[in-house]
Amino acid sequence: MARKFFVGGNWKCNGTTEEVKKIVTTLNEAEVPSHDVVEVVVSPPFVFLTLVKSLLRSDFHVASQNCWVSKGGAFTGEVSAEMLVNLGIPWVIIGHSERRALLNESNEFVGDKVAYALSQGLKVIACIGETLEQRESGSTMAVVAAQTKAIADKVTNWDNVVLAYEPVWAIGTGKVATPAQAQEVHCELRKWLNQNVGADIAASVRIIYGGSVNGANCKELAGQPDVDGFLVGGASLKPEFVDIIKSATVKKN
Ligand SMILES: O=C(CO)COP(=O)(O)O
Repeated sequence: MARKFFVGGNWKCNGTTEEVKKIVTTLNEAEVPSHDVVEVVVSPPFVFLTLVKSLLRSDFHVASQNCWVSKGGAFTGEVSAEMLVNLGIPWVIIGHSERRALLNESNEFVGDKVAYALSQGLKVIACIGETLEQRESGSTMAVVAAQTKAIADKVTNWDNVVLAYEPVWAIGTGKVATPAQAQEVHCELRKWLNQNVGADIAASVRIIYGGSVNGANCKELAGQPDVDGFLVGGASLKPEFVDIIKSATVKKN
């Protein structure tokens, strides 16, 4: 089963109108592999979503960095899945480790969010990943399996789910997982999906890697059989994001 390479750019809480316009101009001018080789989704902060969507080339798409867990209403400060759909925003990132850590988003809460977003027609980049302490204690697979199970308990159709493995110890640290480390967890995750969700889903779901990906390390990571792309933070704000998109061609060779 061929899985289309997927490159996401998580801009996090960064940018001004001018900076956002400059990034979009760089992306619009980039020569990259065709859409049937690589799927590109960029995720600006809420306040820039419609601006980016209005300026971005038509073969790239936008994602919100979060959405509320249910229908809108008296949830001050939240943005509902319905609102994103109304704005024509097709993707949403859910369960990022920064939200799990800083806002205490539990595995169950993330699972509920993924299910609700999918039910409203959004496509979801669902994030999982262990902390350094959990890795050093040997519980990486137990942790990411529990995070994935919390999603699988609420989701039956995985057609619009991309699973992003982002080891917390690699996010923003410059300490990228080695290709072998990434491949090991991605392969075990795919086995978990095969055993607990189904063979077809395990074969078709894209499992992407995030955590200090840059223009220099992306090719070797992209060459790993179970690495289906990336979720990029810091480097997605820089021109080298184009190089990371181009790493999709590594899979073709
Ligand atoms: O959190 C990430 C993407 O969601 C990864 O961030 P960095 O690429 O800056 O490590």
